[in-house]
Amino acid sequence: MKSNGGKEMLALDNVRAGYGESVVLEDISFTLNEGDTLALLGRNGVGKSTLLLTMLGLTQMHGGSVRWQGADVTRMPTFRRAQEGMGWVPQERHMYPSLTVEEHLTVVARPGEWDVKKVYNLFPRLEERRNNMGNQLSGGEQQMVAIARALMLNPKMLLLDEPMEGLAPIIVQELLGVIRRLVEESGMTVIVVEQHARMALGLTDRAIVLDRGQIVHQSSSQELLADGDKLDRLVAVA
Ligand SMILES: Nc1ncnc2c1ncn2[C@@H]1O[C@H](COP(=O)(O)OP(=O)(O)OP(=O)(O)O)[C@@H](O)[C@H]1O
Repeated sequence: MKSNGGKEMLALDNVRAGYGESVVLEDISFTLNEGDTLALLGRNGVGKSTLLLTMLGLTQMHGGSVRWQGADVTRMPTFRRAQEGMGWVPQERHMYPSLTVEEHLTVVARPGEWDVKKVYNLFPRLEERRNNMGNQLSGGEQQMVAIARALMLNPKMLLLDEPMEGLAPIIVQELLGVIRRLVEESGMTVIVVEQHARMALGLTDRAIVLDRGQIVHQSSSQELLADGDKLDRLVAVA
């Protein structure tokens, strides 16, 4: 399958994982190289978020391994994976009502290319709102803060879990533009989990579709986008 040909960033090999005794993911294997962008698709409850959590070390591993930048991290705790460059924007946006937009960004900042100035350049709306408190922001602005905050940690990979969820169409368009710029200009490895499959495919190079915890389709995003019937069969609500 097509990849950007950069060095290997993330590799999952026959991963089985879940919560406690219960196994949600079975036999998951794929590799992402530097700069690869992946749409992770599938119906509700098939294991997409669980797969992101597994990369981050937040699930119970029942088999297989996770490699990050060439090193086996299967048993590495989550905070170390974050320090090593795994960035995560969870589905819940976790705003602090008593912090301003700018404080949300500066409290987590780590040295690197991404600083407040660069983040404001990507999200001009956040610069306008820099002194607003977390509880004075719209859902779309909160999602922008959530992404901006992850960037302030200067990650090498960004995991976005349903970034468009619950947002008004006009905000979705704005956010989509920002994520597209991020993907195209930063060269970062990005995984987007989305219910809006076509939107995610339009942003990414590669696609993986999960069903009941297993990979049922892998191709380029373009190929899946071009086969509307197949896409609907794979991801449409049954
Ligand atoms: N903390 C948890 N403990 C136990 N089971 C869980 C937990 N979180 C999720 N599950 C189960 O794991 C399975 C996969 O859920 P997951 O949230 O990964 O799916 P998803 O594809 O991300 O769905 P959605 O689009 O609804 O977020 C589901 O059966 C769900 O009930």
